[in-house]
Amino acid sequence: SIPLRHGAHRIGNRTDSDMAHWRDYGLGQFIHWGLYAIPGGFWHGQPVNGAAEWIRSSKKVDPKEYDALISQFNPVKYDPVAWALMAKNMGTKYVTFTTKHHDGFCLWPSKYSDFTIMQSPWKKDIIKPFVEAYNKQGIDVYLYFSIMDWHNPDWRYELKTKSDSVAFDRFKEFTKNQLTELLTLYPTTKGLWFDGTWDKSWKASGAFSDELEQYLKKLRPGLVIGSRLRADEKGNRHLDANGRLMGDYHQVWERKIPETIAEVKGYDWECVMTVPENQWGYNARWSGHVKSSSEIIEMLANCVSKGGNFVLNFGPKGDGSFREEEIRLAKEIGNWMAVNGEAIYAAGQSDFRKEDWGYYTKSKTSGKTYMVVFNTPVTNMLKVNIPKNQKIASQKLLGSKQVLPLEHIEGRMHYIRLPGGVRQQPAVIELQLISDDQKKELDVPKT
Ligand SMILES: Cc1ccc([C@@H]2N[C@@H](C)[C@@H](O)[C@H]2O)cc1
Repeated sequence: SIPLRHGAHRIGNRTDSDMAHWRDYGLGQFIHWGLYAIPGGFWHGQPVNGAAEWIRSSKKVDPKEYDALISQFNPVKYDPVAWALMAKNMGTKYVTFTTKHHDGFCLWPSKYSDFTIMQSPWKKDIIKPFVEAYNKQGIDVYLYFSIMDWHNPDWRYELKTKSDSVAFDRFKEFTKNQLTELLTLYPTTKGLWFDGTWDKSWKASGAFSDELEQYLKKLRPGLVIGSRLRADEKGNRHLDANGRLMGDYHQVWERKIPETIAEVKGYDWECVMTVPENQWGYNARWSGHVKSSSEIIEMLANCVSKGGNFVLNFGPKGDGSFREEEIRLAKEIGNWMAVNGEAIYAAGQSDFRKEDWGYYTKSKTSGKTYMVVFNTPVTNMLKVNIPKNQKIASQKLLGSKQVLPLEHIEGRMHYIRLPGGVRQQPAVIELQLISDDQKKELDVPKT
């Protein structure tokens, strides 16, 4: 392998309890909120193409005019307690919240910037009450931080000249200072979610990104940081020059889910997903396909069946309220999680072969296997191929506990019959398995 000073420092996944806790989340919430929520994808009354949180970079927008939005940021409907309750009722176990997006606007009172919540009419820290409210609901908080900062004059896309490097050195110091602030002001933060690290300037800063990660983990032992922060000294990201993951989990699954378990490559991973096709910040016009709760639950089950977490994004409006579609989705998902959560929480890949009707998950606590059924066959007969030397001791519908008929076909092939009727949301069947020899024991009449 290639000798690397700033490549991966660990081979294989983390084995500590903080990471085990991260693996068990199942369902998370992402929140994108900032100045971009005020225009909500429109500028001078016209819709602007692209993601709403990227509107400052549109040719139609004068960056100075965008930055002046700070004088309008006064979210009178911001209610972090209500936000946390909505997340709790949805079944959320962790939340990732934008402290600073690419536009550089800081939702916390940063001493290192003049473009923060303190220079807005709101004049109060947004993050602190948010962290407190979510933690109170038992939801862990992760902080999103964009390295790329369009507002900071020392930001560089590329280091072409000596003066670029001098400016970018100042920028790196500024970045380290802001991250220190975040971990100091909000000590219960469980992890940092980095973005805006794809440009050449950052790819040329592999050593710094490595030292920064080590510094942050020293400041907060156990901190969870994905593979989007680092570059190695050759400019590789996510995987170093030896093909080893840099970071605690694979952070490439943005608006996409691995097709096969092979694509997971054995890494820890999460998928972050938008409700509309590609809007993270509030957009007044959700054009294109908007996902239903069933679609979202299918994505959630899909991710868990492949050993990952699923994180759904919400984009509150400029005034701090949520749009109706998001409120309804949170409720519908929460209703399903209330009945079927054991198939999602502390669950992961099962040892069953995937079938067309949906996804298998396996609980790490109950040891039970779950069938999350999306595509009910016209026959209502679900094919189940039982792994070697295992037998199904019981098969029940979650919620109703109704025992379902099990029919042996041949060899390891069985059918489980789902009760008929139209379902609005996926059904979950709980399988209690026992090993063959255990079964023989059970079959032997007690002497
Ligand atoms: C090309 C591209 C760059 C940045 C993004 C950001 N990452 C997401 C998590 C959002 O923050 C989006 O603005 C999305 C696409």
